[in-house]
Order: sequence, then C-alpha cells, then structure tokens
Amino acid sequence: MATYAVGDLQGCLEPLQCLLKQVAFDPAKDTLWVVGDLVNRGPQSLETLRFLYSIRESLVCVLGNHDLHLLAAGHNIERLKKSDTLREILEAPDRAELLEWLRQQKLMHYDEQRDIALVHAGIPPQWSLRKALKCAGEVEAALRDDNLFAPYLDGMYGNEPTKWNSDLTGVERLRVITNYFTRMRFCTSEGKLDLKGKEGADTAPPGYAPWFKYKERKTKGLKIIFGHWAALEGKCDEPGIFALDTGCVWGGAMTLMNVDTLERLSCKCDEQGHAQPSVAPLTPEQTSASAQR
Ligand SMILES: Nc1ncnc2c1ncn2[C@@H]1O[C@H](COP(=O)(O)OP(=O)(O)OP(=O)(O)OP(=O)(O)OC[C@H]2O[C@@H](n3cnc4c(N)ncnc43)[C@H](O)[C@@H]2O)[C@@H](O)[C@H]1O
Repeated sequence: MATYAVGDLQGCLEPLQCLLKQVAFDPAKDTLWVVGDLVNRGPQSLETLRFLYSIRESLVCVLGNHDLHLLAAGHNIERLKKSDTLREILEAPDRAELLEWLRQQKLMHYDEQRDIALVHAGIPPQWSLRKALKCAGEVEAALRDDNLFAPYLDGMYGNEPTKWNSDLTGVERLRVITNYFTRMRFCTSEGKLDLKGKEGADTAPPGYAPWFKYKERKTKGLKIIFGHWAALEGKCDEPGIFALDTGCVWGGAMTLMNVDTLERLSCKCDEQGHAQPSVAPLTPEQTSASAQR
C-alpha cells in the first residue's frame, strides 16, 4: 500500500502511465495524489481525464487553474483559447459525467496523519493551516452548489483583489482564494500577489518572493506538495516543500514522488508531452534535494 503524488499532468497520459508502470501502481492497494492541472496544453486531455475517473476510488485530486478553466468552458462561461487542448472533452459523449466529477474535487487536501498538504500552486504566507482549509472549503462549497457554481466561475477570472482581506465577500473573496491556491508563485510577506512572473524562483519583482520563502510563513513545519510552477523544474530548497511540476509540456518531464519515502521518478517528455522511451533517473540536484529532506 503506497501513496504517490504526481506533478501537473496537463493531458499527458503516456508519461503518467509510464510512471505508474514503473512503480507497479495498483489501484486496489495504492493511492495516487494528483496536484492539479490534470488537463490542457498536452495531447490527451480527454483520455487523461477518463483514466483518472476510472481510478477515482484510489485518487486524491486537487484542482488547478487549467481544470477550473475547463469547468468554465464546459458550462459556456468562458470560451476556449486557441492554445487550449480541451475541445475533445467538450465534445465527448461522457463529458457531463467527467465534468461533474471534476467539479466535486478540492482545492486543498490535508492528510492529518502525515501532516502534509496537497495544493496546486501554494498556500499564502499569512494563512495558517486552519485558515487555508477554511478558505479552500468556501470555494469547494461554491463549486458544488448548483446556484453558486456558474456565478463563481463567471467571476473567477482576473488578478484583483491582489491580497486577502477577511472583509471581502462574494465573488471577489472567492477569486482571491482561487488565485492563491491555483495561480500564485510570487507574493509579499503579507500575501499580496504578483501574478505576472512565471520564471524561476530568483526572478521575483522587488518586494516579492516565492510564497514558500517567507520565514514568518504561518504554515511553517507543515509539509506541502505543490505543482503549477514549471520553471522551478521540480527544485525547491525549502525543507518540507515539494515542487512536482517538472514541465511535461515544456520539453521537461513528469515527476512522481512516493509521499512516504520521498523517492522521485521522472519520465522525460518531448515538447508535445509524449513520453520519451526510458524513465530518467533522478538528476543530481533532485537527489541531493531529496536527501536533505
Ligand atoms: N482566476 C483566474 N484568472 C485568470 N485565468 C485563470 C483563472 N483561473 C483559471 N485561469 C486559466 O488558467 C489558464 C492558464 O493561464 P496562463 O496565464 O497561461 O497561466 P500560466 O501561469 O502560464 O499557467 P500554467 O499553469 O500553464 O503554468 P506553467 O508553469 O506550466 O507555465 C508557465 C510558463 O512557464 C514557462 N516555463 C515552463 N518551463 C520552464 C522552464 N524550465 N524554464 C523557464 N520557463 C519555463 C512556460 O514557457 C510558460 O510560459 C488559462 O486557461 C486561464 O484562463
């Protein structure tokens, strides 16, 4: 009985299956944690979603920005972009079942026994674990509510407000929570977001830093698995913070980590997100980063 976490899938089924085969993943015994961005950009969004749905009893899944975009497009709230690879899902005979399942997924998973959280982008420095779970719960409740679902997705897009304030209400409140959990990379120590920067951890604008870098971060000590930030290439030197997006649609790799042993496996991908023939061993940086933990 093993528990694995996998980085952003982005509709890349081949590397996922390659990794699951390597660890002899058995859905009857093992559990897979998926860090969000299940679909989009890659070549097999529909097949990936169908596969995850087929093993849903063995899955823990949090939503990423691309998954929320799919939900919005699937309910005619937002149009597909030219670069989206989601059309096959929208035209599939089982789309309603797949989208309904997706809508039930969480923004944050917390495993109390292991004291470890799973989120797509991160948890802002000013939030405690309790606060983060409460805020994630507000968005999850809106997603599951037939009356709130469409207004939430309709108002979800945008970068404002840039910072949490407990007086926020309605869709603005849900938008900033969504942006923390699914889009954040850089922020200030008080959680003011910069949503423009997408490059490496050392490219923060003045006054900003990666969300996990703050000494005063209220979730210090909590282990956190996250994805979203492909330019980190899976490297994060912050103890207990595990970056798993290794850019499977950017000519990088897909990465799977055993949640208990912290061992990692990567499947190298080409620019289209197809698996390269062999599973690459850990890079020296990843090996030393894992060893430090
Ligand atoms: N509340 C909300 N408001 C607005 N939009 C919302 C939203 N909720 C959902 N969305 C939707 O979110 C979707 C994505 O929006 P984008 O605006 O495209 O978001 P992104 O940050 O580029 O996201 P992505 O998740 O693809 O990040 P990644 O690190 O892989 O890639 C990022 C960059 O990293 C670069 N990169 C990858 N690997 C790299 C490497 N090794 N080195 C350097 N750069 C690298 C890539 O070139 C790429 O440019 C859109 O469909 C949008 O509509």
